[in-house]
Amino acid sequence: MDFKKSLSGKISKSAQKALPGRFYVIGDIAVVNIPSECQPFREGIADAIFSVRKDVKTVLEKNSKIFGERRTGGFSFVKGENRTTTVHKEDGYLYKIDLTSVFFSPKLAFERMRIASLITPQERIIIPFCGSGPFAIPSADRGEEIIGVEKNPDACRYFMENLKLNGLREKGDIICADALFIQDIIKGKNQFDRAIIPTAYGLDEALFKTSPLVKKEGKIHFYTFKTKEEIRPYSLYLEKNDLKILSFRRCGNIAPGVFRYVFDLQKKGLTQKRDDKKQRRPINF
Ligand SMILES: C[S@@+](CC[C@H](N)C(=O)[O-])C[C@H]1O[C@@H](n2cnc3c(N)ncnc32)[C@H](O)[C@@H]1O
Repeated sequence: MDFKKSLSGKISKSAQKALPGRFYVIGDIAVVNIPSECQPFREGIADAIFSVRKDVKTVLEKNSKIFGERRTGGFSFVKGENRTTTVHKEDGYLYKIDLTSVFFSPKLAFERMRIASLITPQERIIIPFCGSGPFAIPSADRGEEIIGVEKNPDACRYFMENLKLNGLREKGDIICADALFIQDIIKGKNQFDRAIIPTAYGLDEALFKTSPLVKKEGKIHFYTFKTKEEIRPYSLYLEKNDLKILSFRRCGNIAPGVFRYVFDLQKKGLTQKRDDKKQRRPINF
């Protein structure tokens, strides 16, 4: 049953109108936006959520958009068990996270499964901006080895805990550092078969810091935030800089007119460069 409908007659008409129709759930924590008109009815709203989602133990109000380097939001407790830590299950994998100190978005679940499905058993994979590990854990399960790079020490701690929680400790490791200095930290070029780069907002330079670590003809999945108009010139820029675009797709809305895109790229090898001179492949935008 719709949680909003179940509040009908229990909260004022203006509150009913202002309340968003949706909340999201991470593990057993539900997160809901509660506009000012709805504040007097916080507990009732939580009860409505509990009544439609029996697995939810805690209701938190989201009271700020995600901000800062860690990309976490502000939350306040509404009802249930007073905690912000939970264990989330996605595609059979478990993720322990504290919502207040580590970024986590269930909206990227499809992308994580899509990328994992491309990984073959002998691959070594580098994952800058890895957070608590939602791209890394399925990759570690399918590939040979993964290395994460993450600046937030809390996320690094959860990353290690999540490797253990999923029985993958021996297949992965994390370097707690600034991903923009990745070449100072990981010595040796052309060593990874694949890079997954869920770039933090505004840090697109991470692509060209990471790409030298990937083998020629290796794959790179690069997440970036762009307007629709920026995509064509950016695609041409990538192609001019030794990266072949295999595909790209929109995978989220961030702000009005700004979207999350993922580019599936291949680092050009000598054969590709020769082919390129003969015949340039048109890109369909
Ligand atoms: C958009 S989140 C993605 C996290 C994770 N990949 C996921 O999907 O849940 C970006 C992550 O990059 C981290 N971060 C931000 N700036 C960084 C930097 N300069 N070097 C390394 N990590 C950084 C943040 O702490 C955050 O965990």
